[in-house]
Amino acid sequence: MGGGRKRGRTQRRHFKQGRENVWKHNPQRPPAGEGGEGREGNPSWQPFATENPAFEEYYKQIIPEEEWDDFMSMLRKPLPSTFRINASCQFFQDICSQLENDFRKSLETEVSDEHEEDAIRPLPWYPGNLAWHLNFSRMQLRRNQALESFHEFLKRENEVGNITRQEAVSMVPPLFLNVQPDHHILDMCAAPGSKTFQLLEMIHQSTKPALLPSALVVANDVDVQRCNLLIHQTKRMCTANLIVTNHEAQNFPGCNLAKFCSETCMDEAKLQRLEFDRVLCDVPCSGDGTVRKAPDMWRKWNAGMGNGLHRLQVEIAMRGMGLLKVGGRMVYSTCSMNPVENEAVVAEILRRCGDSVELLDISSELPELVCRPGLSTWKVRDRGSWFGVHEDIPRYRKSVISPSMFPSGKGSQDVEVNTDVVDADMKDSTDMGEEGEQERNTAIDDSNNGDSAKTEEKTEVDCESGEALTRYKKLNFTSTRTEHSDYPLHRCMRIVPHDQNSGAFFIAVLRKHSPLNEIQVVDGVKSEQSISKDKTGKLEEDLGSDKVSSEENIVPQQVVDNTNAVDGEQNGDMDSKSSKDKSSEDAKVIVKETEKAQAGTRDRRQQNQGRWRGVDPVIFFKDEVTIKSIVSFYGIKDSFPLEGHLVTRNPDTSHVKRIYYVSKSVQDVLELNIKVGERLKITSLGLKIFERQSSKEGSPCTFRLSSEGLPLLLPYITKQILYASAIDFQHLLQYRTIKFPDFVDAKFGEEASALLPGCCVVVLREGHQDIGSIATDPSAIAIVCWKGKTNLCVMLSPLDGEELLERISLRFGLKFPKLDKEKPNQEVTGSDEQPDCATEADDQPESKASDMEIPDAEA
Ligand SMILES: C[S@@+](CC[C@H](N)C(=O)[O-])C[C@H]1O[C@@H](n2cnc3c(N)ncnc32)[C@H](O)[C@@H]1O
Repeated sequence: MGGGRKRGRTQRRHFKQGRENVWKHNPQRPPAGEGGEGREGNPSWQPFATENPAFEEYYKQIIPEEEWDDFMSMLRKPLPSTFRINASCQFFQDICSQLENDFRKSLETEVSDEHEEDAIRPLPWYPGNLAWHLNFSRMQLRRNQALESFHEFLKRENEVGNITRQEAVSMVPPLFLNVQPDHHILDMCAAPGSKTFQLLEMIHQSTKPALLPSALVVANDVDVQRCNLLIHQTKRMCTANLIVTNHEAQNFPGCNLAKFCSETCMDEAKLQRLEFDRVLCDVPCSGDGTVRKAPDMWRKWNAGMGNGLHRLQVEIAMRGMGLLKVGGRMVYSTCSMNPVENEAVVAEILRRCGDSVELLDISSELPELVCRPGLSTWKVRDRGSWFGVHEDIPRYRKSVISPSMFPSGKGSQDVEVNTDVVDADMKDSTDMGEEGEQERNTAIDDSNNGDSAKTEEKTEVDCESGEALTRYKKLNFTSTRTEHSDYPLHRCMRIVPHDQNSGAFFIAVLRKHSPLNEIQVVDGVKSEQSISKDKTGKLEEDLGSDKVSSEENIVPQQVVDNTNAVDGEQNGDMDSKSSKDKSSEDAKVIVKETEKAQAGTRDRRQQNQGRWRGVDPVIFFKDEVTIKSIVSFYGIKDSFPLEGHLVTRNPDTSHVKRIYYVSKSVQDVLELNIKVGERLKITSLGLKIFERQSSKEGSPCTFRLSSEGLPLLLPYITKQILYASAIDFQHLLQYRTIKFPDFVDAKFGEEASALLPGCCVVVLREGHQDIGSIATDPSAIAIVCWKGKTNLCVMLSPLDGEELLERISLRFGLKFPKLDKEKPNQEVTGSDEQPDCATEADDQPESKASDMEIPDAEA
């Protein structure tokens, strides 16, 4: 069984619409360095201003003087395109060979940069030649006629999941996770999902076909819309090993059973709490390393953007550390160049975690990647001034500019809490716009923290204390003092644009050596709390994740209401298992209720709605009658594990539309989640494997196979399966509906007509001598069809069909005659024997308000 081996899955229109490309959508402001494209017909054309004095002043402190011109000139050039091949996809070898033997040569004459020899080339540092660099910008790809077929190739393969277009530097962090096929991985801030997809590739890549890896990826994002992008992006992978959740990463639930369960419900063999071998902490950041693809950054950038995100970044990273297993690795990354978002955060993690955590030296892990060591000294900029030590920060700004932003992390105690300032800064800085490829959330703060005169005036009015007013007038103050960090921050990795014609990125790899103790974590949290009062002056008791957070829906039901009792509970940041406090007693009450609910006494409302408003509950599908009818209709072998692996999102089993398959690793998490009262807000999971299908003719089985699930199931199907010659297979893909007598191979037509009415599988026989071995062959190509009274009809999206045709012809070197779509004697439009839905059905929600999935664009 292999996830990720499906031929493809259409990308959703929604996804594209969500991706703002600033270069593209500003015809009045074409990109610098693109030779004036976009000028036509627009006399008032102005290029993007690729200048920002505040940015320059800031980064002159960081970039060596002798490199400054190279740095700036590279930032002003559009970013070359890059993509990665999905090594777990069925056509992986075919795609590699097409790139090497076909495009690499045919594009030679189109080289656009005189310094580059190759039109396309593998990125030298990416293992296995899986990532490729194009010597063209996106704009050139779109406009250059000679590049048209290559551009089409990129678009199509990206849509079906065989490649992923992703910025080169953004591919780096997952590589440092050293992922193994049995790892449990948490991607804390995952949307839009390029790195999640990469992680899924890694876990499936090393798994044999017809086997699922034992790994698990939990991909989380706080933003519901961006979660949709994430779901859409990862759907292309067709994996049963993924759970998508929608939480604040800093409060990600630990689901610690000990806190929720009486001893009797503890089973040593089962998962006791959520913890991960690997954590990817690709936090929200200012995103100034993406300026080459998001040139609007030039206009928006100010120093306050990074300052405003620092605290959230620390909180998220600390939560990640808490959820990491001892011995595990966490990668902290940003696409910002700002040390306040980078080295300062890493130093604060080390400070809080003490000996429990080590910053790893990864300099030799990707030897071909050109990178710089992390900084050990930096200054903090606030409102036009440079500060080298926290002590120099004016009293009223100390609530905003925290000691942890400085290299030593040391601060003075005279903190005057101005909650309005704190809240505004945080709000503005996390008011994230989608920039460029939407890789990155950018913090936009035009009105606060900036370096402009306007800011100066505004804040003068805002400030109440006389001292504040006086101090504030001292703009352009520069501390003479500087600090050095005692931590080995040089082990962090900085990727700068002018080293290898890329964007900028920051990466730090941390290993957890021992459990975090309560003091380490709580001290850290307390120090944050001391300046993190809410508007009423009340301390936020948000120590973690097993609390009911503001994002949570309170379902009017006993089980959920009671969970408020654990609000102040210490969470999985601590690995201590002995927190026998009042909250754990309270939690036991909850668990009793939860157990009752499991035993069937669950309130009807919750059963229908689940814990989370707007999100369907995850229900194990146990309807034996339906399962038996599916197994018997398709002749599914006993060796295919079904029990506990099927889930739905509809509590009303008689109306289930789709059944999803989940791996054992996902199943374990789901069971834990139920035991702890559904703390995880799961927006998507599993691989759609069966789908309810009605047809006028009727079928003994009400569920058809889904294309995504077919590769997983294929080796286990013994009935309703046919083996077609290449020409008949091609005809099916091309005409989509063919009457039995019209197949070239008459025997095949007869076999088709002898099937039971309903869903069936057609496997391409080409290249196989022994039919019996085809289904277990990883290279087997099969499609889901519908057997009607007089014809066979393909149930595959047109895009997936086209892709398959292309792949078949290349793989087998078959010269298929170019046939008219309107071939005589063959019914092109659906006959009345077709099922109600003749292509891959859109994923409509089980209950309208809740499903997070988006319909296919092409279906
Ligand atoms: C840099 S982007 C992540 C990019 C992603 N890792 C990828 O490779 O496609 C940061 C993400 O963090 C999310 N985010 C912001 N604040 C968050 C929070 N408190 N908890 C979880 N996610 C958050 C944003 O919605 C955004 O999608």
